[in-house]
Amino acid sequence: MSHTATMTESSGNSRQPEYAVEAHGLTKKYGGNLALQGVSFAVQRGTVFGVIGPNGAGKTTTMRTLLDIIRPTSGHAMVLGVDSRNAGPELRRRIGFLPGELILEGRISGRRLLQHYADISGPVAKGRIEELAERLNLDLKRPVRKLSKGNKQKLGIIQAFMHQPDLLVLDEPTSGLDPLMQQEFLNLVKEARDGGQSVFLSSHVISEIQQAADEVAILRDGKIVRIAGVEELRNSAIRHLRIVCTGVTASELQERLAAVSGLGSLEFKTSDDPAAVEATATLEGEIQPFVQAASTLELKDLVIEEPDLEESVLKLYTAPDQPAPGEPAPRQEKHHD
Ligand SMILES: Nc1ncnc2c1ncn2[C@@H]1O[C@H](COP(=O)(O)OP(=O)(O)OP(=O)(O)O)[C@@H](O)[C@H]1O
Repeated sequence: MSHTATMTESSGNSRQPEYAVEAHGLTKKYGGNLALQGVSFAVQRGTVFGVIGPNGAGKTTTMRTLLDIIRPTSGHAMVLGVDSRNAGPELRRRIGFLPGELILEGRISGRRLLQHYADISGPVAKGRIEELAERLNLDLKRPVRKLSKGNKQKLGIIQAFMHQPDLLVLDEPTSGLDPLMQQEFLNLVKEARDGGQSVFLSSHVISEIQQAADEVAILRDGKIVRIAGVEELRNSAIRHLRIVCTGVTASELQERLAAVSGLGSLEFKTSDDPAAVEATATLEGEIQPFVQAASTLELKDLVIEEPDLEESVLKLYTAPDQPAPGEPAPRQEKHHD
C-alpha cells in the first residue's frame, strides 16, 4: 500500500490532500488484546466523519494512533497529507484535539490556561476565546480545578476550536454537557465544516452523530462493521409499520406478504373492526417491495413510521461479522489511490 496521500489540485500551485485523514489497515495489540484489527477509512476534507461504537470498540485507540500518541502495531495513517508517525509540532498545530478523558487541574484561571495552549497551538484570532466562552456560557475567570466536569469539557472544546485548525479530532466531545450546550457544540461543528475544516469525532450518542456527521463508521471489537453516509444509513434503517386490511384472513395476509424482502414476522393484533385484520411488523431497507405488495390489499389503514437509526446501529453492534449469503458486503474502505 502506498504511503503517500491522495492529492488534488487546489487553487494556486499548492496541492492539498483530498482526505484529511486516511487510515490504512490500523492494527493495535495490547498484549493478547487486539484493540484494532485492520481499521481502514478515509475522511474527505471539509466533512464531518463520526465514529460510533460500544465501550471498548477502539474509538479512542484509533484517535490516539492518528495523533501519534500511540503507534499502531501495523498499518499506518495519513493525517493532513502527512504520515502520522512523522507528526511534528507543525502538524500538531494544524490539529485541534479534545481527548476523551480531560484532566484539568491547577489554580490558574481558564483564561490563563487557554492562553498557555494558544502559545503552543499558534495564533488565535483576537476575541475568539471570549466569543467561544460566551457561546458556551463559561466563566473564564474561575480556577480550572474548581470547574465542574461540564465546564472543564467546555474549556477542552474551546482549546480544540480556538485556533481554527484544519482538522478537529474530538473524542466524546459532548460528555458532561447539558442539552443546550450540546446543541451549541453541534453549531460549532457545522460552522467549522462550513469554513472548510475537517472533523473526526467519536460519540456514543447516535442522535448526535446523526445531526453532526456527513459520514459515519460503526466500530465494533476493533473492526469497522460499516461505513455509510448518514442518509444512507437512515434509508437502510429499520422502520416499524402497522397494517389494517379487510378481505383476507391473518394467514392469507401472511402469505401475501411472505415474499417481501426485509419484512419481519407479522404480529397480529385484535382490530377494532371485527371484519379487519391488523398486524405490525418491522421493515428493513427499501420500502418499495412492501408498498407494492400492500397495494394489492384492501387497505383500511397503513402506518410506516420514520426509520429508527438507533435500532439499526444497535443491531450492527451485535450483527455477525459476515453478511448473510446474497446480501451485499458492507462497504469497508473508500477508494484512496
Ligand atoms: N493502554 C492500554 N492497555 C491495554 N489495553 C488497552 C489500553 N487502551 C485501550 N485498551 C483496550 O483496547 C480496547 C479498545 O479501547 P478504546 O479505549 O480504544 O475503546 P473505546 O471505543 O474508546 O471505548 P469507550 O467508549 O469505552 O471509551 C479495549 O479493549 C481496551 O480495554
